Amino acid sequence: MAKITVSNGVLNVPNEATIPFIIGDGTGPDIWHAASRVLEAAVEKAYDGEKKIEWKEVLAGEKAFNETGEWLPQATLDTIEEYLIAIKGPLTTPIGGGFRSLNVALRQELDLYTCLRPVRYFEGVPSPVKRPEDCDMVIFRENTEDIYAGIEYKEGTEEAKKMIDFLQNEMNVKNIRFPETSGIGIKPISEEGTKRLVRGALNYAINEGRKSLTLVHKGNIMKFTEGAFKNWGYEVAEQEFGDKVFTWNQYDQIKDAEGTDAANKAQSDAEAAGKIIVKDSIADIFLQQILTRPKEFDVVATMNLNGDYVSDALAAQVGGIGIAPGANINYLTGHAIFEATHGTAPKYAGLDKVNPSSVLLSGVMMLEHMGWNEAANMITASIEKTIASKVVTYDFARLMDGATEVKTSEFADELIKNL
Ligand SMILES: NC(=O)C1=CN([C@@H]2O[C@H](COP(=O)(O)OP(=O)(O)OC[C@H]3O[C@@H](n4cnc5c(N)ncnc54)[C@H](OP(=O)(O)O)[C@@H]3O)[C@@H](O)[C@H]2O)C=CC1
Ligand SMILES: O=C(O)CCC(=O)C(=O)O
Ligand SMILES: [Mg+2]
Repeated sequence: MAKITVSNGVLNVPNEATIPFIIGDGTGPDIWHAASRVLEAAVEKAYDGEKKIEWKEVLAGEKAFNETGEWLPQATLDTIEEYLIAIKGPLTTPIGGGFRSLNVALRQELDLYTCLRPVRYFEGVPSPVKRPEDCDMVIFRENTEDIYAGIEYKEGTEEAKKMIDFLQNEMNVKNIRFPETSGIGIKPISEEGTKRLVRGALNYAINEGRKSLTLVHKGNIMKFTEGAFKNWGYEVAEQEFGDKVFTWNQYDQIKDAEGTDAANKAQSDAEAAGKIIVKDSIADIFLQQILTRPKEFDVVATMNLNGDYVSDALAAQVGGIGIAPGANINYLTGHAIFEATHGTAPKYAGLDKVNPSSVLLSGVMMLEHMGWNEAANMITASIEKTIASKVVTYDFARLMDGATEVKTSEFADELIKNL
């Protein structure tokens, strides 16, 4: 067995690759046992045994705490750092106190600055919208900044008082409505953080033949964080991608100089030439328009919190969080951790009930990242076939006429049969 390495930005993947995995809390073990079996079977079938994955368990979350007394042991970070690519189940985060998110910590410690979440429809999946197939978007969520940096101070503490004193006395802030009883949170958004995210999104859009990139922000209200994200996004597009893109910024400049007809013509010429149209949308109306006019959106780049909300909203549109994969990637170092968009779903833990498709499709993204496309395509085709035959887990079965509801493990058996 050998390590995956990277040289000059290119992954070197040995035929027998060792991949660390975190089993996850809650439903993590159920979905991991199912998904890993399907991944192994697809690799075996696609390459006649010539390629193989060797799983290497690393600890995080409850299992880590029970075995080592630590929630996220340094050894886990070191192993993922060394082996480059890993896959994980969901990890629990306590609300309103306790330790900070281990999922976020993994992204920050390894500087996995892109959370990549493709959203596509699988024929036959029950959806709350009339034309779920119109939703084909890829979310690039900034993964290391924003309020997820965890800079916040609890109401009533010395730290919160100090921050509020500083803001009122040194920064002349007048509008903290209830200073005696406020907690305080801080939202860092940087030029570097924004530009490396948007650069990755544009490279993706160009390489995958996508049509547009939408920068989603609430820059009318948060001018120097979300508004700056929008401005830096346009800047990186225009300064680094030249004639491969046409931006709404450029549209506005043409409109001001030559009028609306000239600007419209410039945009249709750009579309006809296959340029990526770079546009922006304020987050609230964006949430309406992804439902009412999904065809108008393609690749989406946004900050951490918006990206978190948008991920679950778009997942719902194509049938829910049971079929929503993702990856956390650093395009510069090659490090990546693949994981589902959903969490631990604790009420279903150990019931062998939930849908393993999200973590399995995250595994498909991992195989694609490794260049093992034949195995990846085999799994995608098997998921399509299995759903079309209406053999599904509870989440789809409860909304489908004539479905056969199966357990997590039985769904995996069916997927393996249909490979
Ligand atoms: N990356 C990560 O590891 C993440 C971790 N979390 C953490 O997970 C914990 C629980 O979070 P919560 O907000 O309840 O969100 P969850 O995503 O865990 O679950 C919410 C609901 O989503 C549905 N769902 C989740 N997973 C599946 C699945 N595999 N198949 C089918 N349906 C599924 C279920 O819906 P229904 O009830 O309708 O059946 C479930 O009750 C928290 O501690 C949170 O911090 C949350 C998100 C991401
Ligand atoms: O870390 C957590 O518990 C939640 C993270 C989350 O919701 C996400 O990354 O989508
Ligand atoms: Mg989330």
